Amino acid sequence: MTRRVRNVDVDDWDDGWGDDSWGGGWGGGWDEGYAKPKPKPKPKANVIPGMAPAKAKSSAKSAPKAKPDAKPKAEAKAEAKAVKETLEAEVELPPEAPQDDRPTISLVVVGHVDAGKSTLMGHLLCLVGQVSSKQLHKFEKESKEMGKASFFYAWVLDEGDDERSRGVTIDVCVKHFSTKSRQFTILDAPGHRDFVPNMVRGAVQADVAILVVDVSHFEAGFDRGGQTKEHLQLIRALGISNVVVAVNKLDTCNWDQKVFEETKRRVNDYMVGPEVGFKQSSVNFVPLSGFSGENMLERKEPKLSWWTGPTLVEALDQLPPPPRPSSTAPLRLCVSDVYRSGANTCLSGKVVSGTISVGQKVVLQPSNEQTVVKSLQMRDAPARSARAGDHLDSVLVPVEPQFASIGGVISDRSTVPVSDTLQVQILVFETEVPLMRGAQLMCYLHTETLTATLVRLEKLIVKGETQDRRPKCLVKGNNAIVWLQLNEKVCVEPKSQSSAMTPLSRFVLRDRGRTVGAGVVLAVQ
Ligand SMILES: Nc1nc2c(ncn2[C@@H]2O[C@H](COP(=O)(O)OP(=O)(O)OP(=O)(O)O)[C@@H](O)[C@H]2O)c(=O)[nH]1
Repeated sequence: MTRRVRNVDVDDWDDGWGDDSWGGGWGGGWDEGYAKPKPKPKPKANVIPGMAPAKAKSSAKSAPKAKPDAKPKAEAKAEAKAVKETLEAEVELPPEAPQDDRPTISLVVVGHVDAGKSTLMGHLLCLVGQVSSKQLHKFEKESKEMGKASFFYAWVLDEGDDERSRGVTIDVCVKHFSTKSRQFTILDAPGHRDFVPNMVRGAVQADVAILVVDVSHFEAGFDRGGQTKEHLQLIRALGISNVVVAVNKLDTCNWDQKVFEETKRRVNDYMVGPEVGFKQSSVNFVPLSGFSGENMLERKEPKLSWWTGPTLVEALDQLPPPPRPSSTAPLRLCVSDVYRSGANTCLSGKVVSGTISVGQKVVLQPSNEQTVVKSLQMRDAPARSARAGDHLDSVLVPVEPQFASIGGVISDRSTVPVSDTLQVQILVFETEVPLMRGAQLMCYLHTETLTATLVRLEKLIVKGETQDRRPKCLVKGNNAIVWLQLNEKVCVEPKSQSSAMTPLSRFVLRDRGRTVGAGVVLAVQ
């Protein structure tokens, strides 16, 4: 990990955050690689763009007598004024938006490859008015020209050239829509086994999942080799407890109720069974066709008259609001994307706790770069602030992109630990070989992809009781406390330190393309 040292005026940062702002907590303070506080005075006109201009000015005023190389007073004053004006102009405060108190829910869409995830979500966005008929017509025409006519709804979400020509989702696509009493962010995840890491990146940002099951190829997706079970294990391990199961492509079996019931029985048995353990009350099934749109917003098909339950939109609208940390909790925005925007950097991701506002001083971790939020974009519109649960399309900050990273965190004065040595509790899934000390695995920790070495097997946990004897190896079903050494330092929040379970404490381990375990971080070194 690259850490940059930057010459920053600490006094400006202390302003408004109190004296102890940087001292406490994990990795907080002016830690390694970061400039130590220097005595006054030293405000440089061009440090920390976006800093409160009044302070910069007063610091400049309180500077001691001119050093030999100092600028003449008038010139320094003019420079400070110019900086103040630039900074004021830089923070983009949009007009106050009407308050929307509908709970926000991030929804990951998972399921075996070609189950119809993108088609279902693309069609849903059309039905709720998020896609214009002009746009849809364009997709229809272009997909036909490419010989992929049946994918035109999927094109609403599959925006990459590769995705469109291959007819598969590769990366997670983020879109928004609202129902009567909920606001949703959709994370459309890929189903192909080669892209499971991308699916995990979508799932870690989600509160709830839609599992899409294709009745026309049920066995291929459900039994060994299919992704349905693996996706269910993953979302459960990543902390998702509510699932809407879309039993899809019912048009291909003439809306046969028996097919629906049998599919429901098989999937439900697995979901509430010992391997994944969802609560029965948190699993809902909806029969539908993502392509024809039947039972998504409305039920029109006479052959589906046997169904008296909700439509997909009704089922989504009835989802319980996810629990959120208190509004006074520290800011944690998990970064899922980073890109340059002129002289600034744009980050996107989900606020998992606290609030973020335009003009707020924040820290980009793990680089520990301090900056100011210039603008926010949420649900395709400028925003003044965002709270826990909101997914931000863009947080614009006036720093170079190398200070930000996917898998990083935007924090406030109370930062998260940054570590490469983790004590974790893992549950072992399927493994070809027992996991022993020295095993090298892929580790997916929120949006980070890392390699992890199993450096110490500490204890087995049997029926909730920690055993004294240290295990020699771990096999399927074992629940154990172990130490992982990562290939680089990452932002991580041990379970004990966060008021709620955040994505910063959950991880998944994979080996040779298979998920071998998942767990939660207990402590860091
Ligand atoms: N008959 C029928 N076909 C459908 C339905 N939903 C999707 N399909 C077709 O299934 C194929 C795959 O659809 P996609 O939406 O790309 O599937 P996906 O699950 O998003 O695929 P990946 O993201 O690549 O895993 C396309 O040809 C769709 O037209 C449906 O309800 N009925």
